[in-house]
Amino acid sequence: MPLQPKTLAILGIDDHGKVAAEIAQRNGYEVYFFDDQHPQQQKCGHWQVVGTEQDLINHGNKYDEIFVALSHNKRRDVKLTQFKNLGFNIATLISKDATVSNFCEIGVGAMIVANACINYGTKIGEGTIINTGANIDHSCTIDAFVHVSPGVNIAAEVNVGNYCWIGIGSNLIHQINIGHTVITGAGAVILNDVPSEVTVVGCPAHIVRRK
Ligand SMILES: CC(=O)SCCNC(=O)CCNC(=O)[C@H](O)C(C)(C)COP(=O)(O)OP(=O)(O)OC[C@H]1O[C@@H](n2cnc3c(N)ncnc32)[C@H](O)[C@@H]1OP(=O)(O)O
Repeated sequence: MPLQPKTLAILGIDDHGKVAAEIAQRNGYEVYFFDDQHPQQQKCGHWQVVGTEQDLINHGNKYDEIFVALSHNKRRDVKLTQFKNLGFNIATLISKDATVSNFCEIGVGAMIVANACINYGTKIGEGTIINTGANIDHSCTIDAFVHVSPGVNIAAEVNVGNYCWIGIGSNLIHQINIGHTVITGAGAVILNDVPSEVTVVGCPAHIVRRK
């Protein structure tokens, strides 16, 4: 008898949700969306929107797994934590086209997008997004609810704190520490440690905003 596909409920119908849905579908899930734009919104890309967030809270246990596809780092934390506390099984989505060392730890609810490469001994935290073509070399720790944007390069033994947004094409040299809730601008070249709750831009990166 053919195996039944696993069902996945995704919260959030923005484009990030569509990327998550495609990874999930290629990994064999049958995907259903939930969002407060339902019932006005019935479709999200190629998939059906079948209910609101409250519907998901009420019926989430009917799905094999749940994925929170909210691109805002702190909102993603709030919802993922709520769903875990409700006892739902949280999916971790890894693209078939990503290269992930067998000796990495990938946290629950994380999403690793196509052509990302994560090397030996690196830890990726809960709910963290490693976006298209980002390279994270060996022995790094990327904490929870971080977004590593497309095309980022992170060298070896780098630590990135919770809630950071590493902007598109940023480059981080080896053995540096990035605090929590840091934003790095597009193309930033980060040569030194960065304190928490700042925005850095440029080459070499410098602080342009605090908090
Ligand atoms: C799949 C996806 O699409 S994922 C999303 C990918 N997108 C990104 O990665 C976006 C990254 N965002 C940026 O680079 C933005 O410019 C941000 C977040 C740094 C802007 O941060 P803000 O705090 O709003 O800074 P603001 O725009 O006020 O700029 C402050 C200064 O930094 C400069 N600046 C802003 N961004 C950059 C940058 N990437 N590189 C160099 N300088 C920059 C500005 O010109 C300004 O300089 P000035 O004070 O001399 O005029």
